[in-house]
Order: sequence, then C-alpha cells, then structure tokens
Amino acid sequence: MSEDKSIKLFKAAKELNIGTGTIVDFLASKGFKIEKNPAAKLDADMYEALLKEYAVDKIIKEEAKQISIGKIRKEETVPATEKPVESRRSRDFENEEILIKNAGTFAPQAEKPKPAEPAPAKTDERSDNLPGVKVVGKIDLNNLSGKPQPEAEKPAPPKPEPKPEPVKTEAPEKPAEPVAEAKPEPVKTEAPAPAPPEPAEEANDESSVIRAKAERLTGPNIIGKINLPVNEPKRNPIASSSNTGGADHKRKRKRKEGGPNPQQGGQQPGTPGAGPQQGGNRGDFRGNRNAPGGRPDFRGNRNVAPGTPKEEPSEKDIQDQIKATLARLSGAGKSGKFAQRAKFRRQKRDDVAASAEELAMEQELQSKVLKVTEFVTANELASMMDVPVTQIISTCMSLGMFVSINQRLDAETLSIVAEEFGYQVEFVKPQDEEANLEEEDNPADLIPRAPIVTIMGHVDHGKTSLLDFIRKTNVIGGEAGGITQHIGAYEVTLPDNKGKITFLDTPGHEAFTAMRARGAQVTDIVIIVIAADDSVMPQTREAINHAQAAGAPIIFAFNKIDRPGANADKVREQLSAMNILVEEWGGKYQTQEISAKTGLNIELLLEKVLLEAELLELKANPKKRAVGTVIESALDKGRGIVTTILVQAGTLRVGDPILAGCYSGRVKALTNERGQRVESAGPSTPVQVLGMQGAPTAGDKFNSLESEVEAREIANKRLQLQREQGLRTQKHITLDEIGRRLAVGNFKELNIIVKGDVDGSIEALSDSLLKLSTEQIQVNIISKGVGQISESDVLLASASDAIIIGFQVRPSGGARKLAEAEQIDIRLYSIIYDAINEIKAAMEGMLAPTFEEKIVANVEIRETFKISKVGTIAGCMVLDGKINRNSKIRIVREGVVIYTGELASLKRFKDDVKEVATGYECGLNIQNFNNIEVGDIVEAYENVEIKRKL
Ligand SMILES: Nc1nc2c(ncn2[C@@H]2O[C@H](COP(=O)(O)OP(=O)(O)OP(=O)(O)O)[C@@H](O)[C@H]2O)c(=O)[nH]1
Repeated sequence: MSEDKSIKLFKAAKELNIGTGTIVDFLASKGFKIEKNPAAKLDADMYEALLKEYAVDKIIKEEAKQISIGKIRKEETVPATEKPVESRRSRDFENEEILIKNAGTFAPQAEKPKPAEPAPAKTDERSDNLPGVKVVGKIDLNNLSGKPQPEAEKPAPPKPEPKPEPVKTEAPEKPAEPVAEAKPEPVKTEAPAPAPPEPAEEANDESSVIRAKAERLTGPNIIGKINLPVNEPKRNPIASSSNTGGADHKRKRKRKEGGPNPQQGGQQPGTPGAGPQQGGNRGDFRGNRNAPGGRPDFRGNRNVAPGTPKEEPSEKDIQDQIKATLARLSGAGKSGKFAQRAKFRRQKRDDVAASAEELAMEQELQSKVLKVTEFVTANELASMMDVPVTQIISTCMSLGMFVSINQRLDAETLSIVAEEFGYQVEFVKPQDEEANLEEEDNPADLIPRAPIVTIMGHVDHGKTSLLDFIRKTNVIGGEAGGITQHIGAYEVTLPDNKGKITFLDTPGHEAFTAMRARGAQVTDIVIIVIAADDSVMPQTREAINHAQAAGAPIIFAFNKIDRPGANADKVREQLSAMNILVEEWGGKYQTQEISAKTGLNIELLLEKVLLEAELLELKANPKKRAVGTVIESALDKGRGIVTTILVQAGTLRVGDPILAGCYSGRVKALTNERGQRVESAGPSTPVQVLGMQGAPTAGDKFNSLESEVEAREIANKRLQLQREQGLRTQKHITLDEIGRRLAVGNFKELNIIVKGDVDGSIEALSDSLLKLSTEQIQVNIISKGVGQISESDVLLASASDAIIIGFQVRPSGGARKLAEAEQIDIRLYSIIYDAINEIKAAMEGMLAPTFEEKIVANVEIRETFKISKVGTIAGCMVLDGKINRNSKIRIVREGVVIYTGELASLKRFKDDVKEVATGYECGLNIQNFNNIEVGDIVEAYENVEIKRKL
C-alpha cells in the first residue's frame, strides 16, 4: 500500500458509489485481502480492479451530477446510453421500492448507483457495455459536497477529473425540468441520471451514451446544495445490518445512502409524496449539523459516509461514534443514551473546536421524538419541529380544525400533526417533570412508622361508631378528653406503648365513594366493618374491591356482636364464598368480633392492626422534606384555607414552603386533631396546615419544597394545565354526541356551579349531581370550589346560564346583589341529600311533561232519534263521572271502540249545557258520526298532563 497511490476504503467506496462491504467482498473474491475497516487502505492494484469492476457506478454518479438533461437531449446521445440503461433498469427493478422512495428527492444519483451495485455478475456486464464511459471514472464524488476535494482527485488515478462540485449542484436542478417534459416511463426516471453523467468534457464523448431517460431525475434535485444526509443515521443502521456479503437489497441501500448521501440526506426526511421543499429544507438543516458528526462514522464499518468534512477519523473516533450513534438511534435506556451523548459531545469538542454546543443541539433536534405536555400551542409545536407555524396551521386545517398561532392543541391533534411532519410525540405530565420533588431516601434514615388505616363497610354496619369509639377512648397518656376535632384523620396511641395507628376518617356514605377510593390509596391497612347481625352487602363488596385494588391488607371487624341476632360465622361463610378465607378457617384474613357500641374487643382489633402493620414493615424517612397526601381542605372563617394532610414521609415544619395540587404556600401553623399547635409533623401524622393559598383537592399529593418560589411556579403551571383541561373537558361535545342528542329530542342541559366549605363535600355533591344526568338532561358542573360564593361565580353563572349551589357557604354581599340583578338562582344547602333532591326536582321540572289519558265519564245511550239536517241524537244517562261538552269521546259497542271523536252538542232537555254529572240524563250528538245505537257507551276522556320523574 504505497502512501500516495493508496486510497482508503471509504473514499474508494464514495468515489465508486458503492458500499464498502461490496468492495471488500469484491476484493476478497479477487484474492485481495482487505479489512472491513473503512479506513483500510487499498493499494493501486486493488483500486484498479475495483475501477474496472465498478467504473459504471462511478460514471453513473457523475452523470447524475453533471448532466444538463435538456441539452443532452437536444444533442441526442441516445444510442450509446440506451443499452446500459436497460441493463441497469432490469436490475433496478429489484430495488424498485427503494428507488421509488428516494425518487422524490435525490433519486437521480442515488438510484443510479444502486443498479450497478447488485450482483457482481451484473457489474461485469456493465463494464462491458460501457467501456467508453469509463472515462467518467475520474469524477470525484467528493465534490458533491460542493467543495473540490483534493483527496478525491488523488484516489482516482486513472482518470483524474478536474470537475468541480458546482457542476453537481446545477445539474440536479436542471434535470428536473427536462424530466417533466421528457415524460419517459416511470421506471426510467432513475435511468436518466446515469445517462447524462459526464461533465462537459466527457459530455462530448458520452453525449452519445446519455439517454433521454435522464429526464426522470428532474424535480427532486433540490439536493444539490445539501451537504449532509440528514437521515443517514437511520439508513446507516439498516445498511450496516447487511454485512459485506449481503443480499442485493442491502447493497442497494448502502449505495443509496452512501453514495448520494449528501443529497439524499436532504430528501429522505420528506416522503416521496411530501413536498420536495420541505424535505430538502430539513435535510439541509440537519445535514449541516451532522456533517461533522458521527453519522458517517457510524457506518464506519462498511461505508464511510461521503462528504464528511473531517479528515480521516481515527479508529477510536469511529468506534466511539458508532456507539454513540447507535445509542441515539436505538433510543436505548436513558442513562446509556445520555452517557453516550456526553461522550459524543466530549469527542466533538476535541475534534471540532467550538462545535460542541451545536452538536448537542443537533442531537436534540435529530431526535424525532417531541416531548410535550398536552396543550402546547401551535407556535410552540412549530418551533419544536422547526417548521413554519403556517404549515402547522394548514395541517390543522386539512384536519378540519381552524387553529390560531397561540391556540393550544390537544393530545390527539398534536400527535396527528407531529406525525405529519415525521415526529413522534411523547406526552410528559407535569408530575413527570417534577419527579424530583421528593428527595431520595437514605436506607439508614428509615425508621418504622405508624400504619395508616381506613375503615370501610356497608351503610349502618357501624363504621362511624367504631371510629368514634376509638377516637373517644384513645387518649394519649393522661390527657383529658378525646379527639374533639374532626379533621379527616387522627392518630391514636395504644395503651402500654403498644404503638400508634393513624385512622383516615372517611365517611361511609355512598356519596363519598370517590373519596373512599382515594383513601384506600394512602392506606396501609383496611378495616372492613360487617355487621354480624347482617350480611355481606353490596358496599361491603365494593370496599373489599377497593382495598384489594389498592393492595392493602384487610382486617374484618364483625360488628354488633352484642346483638342477639349476631352470627359472625354466617358472615365468614359469605366471605369464603367470595374467595376470602378468614384466619379461623385457615385463611389469611384476620378478623375480630367487636361491638362498636360497647367497645368490646376493640382493643384486640387494634392489636391485630398493629400485627398486620408489623408484617408490612412500614418505614419512612423523617429526615427529608415532607411528602404526603391531602385528606381534606376547607375554608375556615377565621383562619382561611385549612388543609388536612397526612404526612407520609419526611417531616413538615412550620415555615416550610409547600405545594399541594395546584396550590402553593408556606406553613404558617400546624395543628393536630386535638386542635393543639405543633411545630412539626413526621411520617404517618395527620396535621392541619394553615398557609395554603388555595384549597387543594382531597387526594392531591403534598410536597414541601426548598423554596416558595419554586412551589409557586409549579403550582401555577399545574393550575394553568388544570384550567385548560377543565375548559376542554367541559363544554366540548362531539358531533356524534350532538347527533345523538338531537335524535333523543328535547335535550336540555343544567349547568351548575358548586361552592362549599369542605372540599370533600364539594366532590361528593358534584359527583352525585353529575350522576343525575339522564338522556334528556345533562348536568354539567362548570365550576366547583371551596369558599364563599363570589361575584365572579355569579358572572360565570350568568355567562353560562348556570345555577349556583352553595353547600354550607353563603354569597358575599356583592354576589348577592349581582345575582339579583342578573337573576341568577343561588341555592344554599346544609345537607347533601337536600341539594340532590332539589336539583332532581328541578330537573324533572325541566322535562317536557307527558300526557296521560284519563277517562272522565261513561255515558250510556238509551234512545236515538234521527233528525234531518242534524243527524242522530241520543238520549243518554251518565253512568259515572262527569261528561264535559268539550270532552273527547269514544263510542264503545260491546267492549269495542268503534269511533273516536268529539261531541257536537250536549244538552239537558233543550238547553245546551257545559257538563252533565253522574246520574243525570242528557242528550248529545256526535260530530261526524251518526251510527249510534242504543246500548253504546260514550266514553269521555281527557289528556291529563303528567309531570315526568327522573
Ligand atoms: N347494638 C349495636 N349497635 C351498633 C353497633 N355499632 C353500631 N351500632 C348502631 O348501628 C347504627 C349505625 O351505625 P353507624 O356507626 O352510624 O354506621 P355507619 O356504618 O357509620 O353508617 P353510615 O355512616 O350511614 O355509613 C347506629 O345506630 C349504631 O348505634 C354495635 O356494635 N352494637
């Protein structure tokens, strides 16, 4: 391998427009030994052999670049070229798919090379056919990049070509137009490129060789200016997958990618159908970035990417970059990916001064996955994808949506639009972004914590009694009085320092099912109360399901065993029928027979809870910033928003900045369930917090943060998202839904604004109201919140035709006046069921009434008289009821209705009367009906309006 005459494998590949794998294979078949390393050098013999074999490919490539199709045609050139073209074409068919894909853009160059690549046998034919063409060989593919490359010239010793790159750029564009005119067969499109190959000089000789087919290459040629192949990385992996001896497809791909890379890069992104401009733009964009980069290197093994500005990357560079690129492409595990990225960047820094940052950005941009939260605006999406926002808007229009620049798009639209531009969308929830809110635990800091217990069960089975009993009787060492405050959770200490248990005081009312479900999520252990004098009821099953879904161990408390009819075994049996086997029967579920009323065995029950907790090995780290769950939040007259939270880990202290749901704040004061001020609250401690700036929802995660500013920022972000989501989910109904409603007819909506004192009640009330929705009336809760009914609530109600329901809250003075002025209905309640019932009644009032037929009288016909011009007159007796002159009537003869109509007259003696009551005689005749007979019954009826019930 002499220094000067030798040429590196990748350069030869580039020059000859074939894959390195192909070269290695070919050389091996000719008895040459060469490594697969792209940096391996070929000696003169090898290169000559290659040249001989693959001259055609080279020529094709050159032709593609330099042909100005129009001229060529004029000059003719058909004869010589035709043959080769055909042979190529036939080969091309195999690659058709691939070619077609590229056709849109760089087809000309890329395709041409492919045909040549296939089987070695074919290449032979070509070389035979194209002896004259060989002259072309001298053209440097390197020039494609637009810069004359000295190296390129060197490598092509046989025919050094002075041709500069500019030729290439021009060539592609020109051909485009001619193609359109040319209108050769579609298949040939690719062929044309090869034909026109040579530069000016060669053109003369080759002109004969060139075929009209060149036309096809036209349109897409935008390529010319692009330096780097954008998609190369993707292709590369594919190409690389095919090793040296690979099948034809593989080679073909390689060629496409390898040879024409610079241009292809630009085109690839765009699908064939896509506007060439777009594709080209992107290509350029990326191309530039990638140019220096690892992509070419990635190929390293087989094809070194053409047009790499870098000089001879070292082995190590190549290997590193291959790894980095592979990692990027495979989207492998984050850590790996990041590590690779970092490495990749570092290398760049060394190799290409000042390009490190650019590279990082490039990589971000290369990534085809957009991480977005739902509802990014059209403009943001456009900038993320680096396309003009107008394109986003027009894409949306094509989807039938008219969006403005700043309009936020929902998840579905985002996905569709991004896909349209070749991107994938990954939705990131704000929580995900904030995953680091909680500090990591150091195992050494973990200490046991009290279990958190929820009591569930069917209505009236004794949950409240049990909670009350525990609350009242468990008094911490000597303190008088039990737990007086109801804050949604409380902690009890068992006598003799047996331990502590935290109870979630979730009511068992049906309307609170939603809350209970949440309760189960923070709950470690569930006590399910079943009245022993009753049986397993629907809500018992529901409770069991909730607990099992939450993966919480269950302890059954068979309550009311003080009652005579109590039969705990019957309940055990029913449980076993549900596949729940209690301990006494060999199962795993602990049970305890208790009486919540007398307090019997409750201590034993609590000990079993502790036992269960012991098995769970509940631990938490009290040393970190507090993390917990909101149990309840309420508006307190003197204190503002009072939030009960359950600290699950860490310690909450007065002064801590806090974040819960969409609200932030700073702990002003902490109080326990006894109303006592405390300075801090550790794991498993329920505590009331003053200082939140808004009322979070029960079940929201609670965090204490380092800075209040950070908390506020996150809260604002969440609030914004929530508002947007609320807006979106509120009033938007689908066309289908509208259609369905129209079909139902008389569809009505009842918009309600719910305000209340306690978050839990608001939730429960809202849920219950929503459940009132029927086919005819849709209930919408357009707003709900803790606090006084404000003027803005009234304005909202006015704007959306809503009524306002206040649960344990009152309107402000201003709101009251405004409501009067706006005629907004404000209803105030203290009992959830009252609210529900009244709304239900109101909804019934909204329903169009139905009419029911009511028979008001039966009249027997005793005599008939026929009077000319008047018709048949009947003498009758009112058997029952009262017949009215305006009543509708039916004639019933022997039990069969023979006519339905109206009275023409109703008389008592000779006088017209309005009505005749039971037991009186009367005369009547019937409109348009004279066929009445003695013995017929005239049945008078009315349609009575019946109010509909829901
Ligand atoms: N005899 C007897 N009565 C009990 C016992 N436990 C509860 N009760 C009675 O059963 C009724 C219902 O008890 P609650 O504690 O209100 O039942 P609950 O499950 O909380 O009912 P909801 O709150 O409506 O879901 C009350 O009248 C209690 O006095 C008990 O152990 N023995």
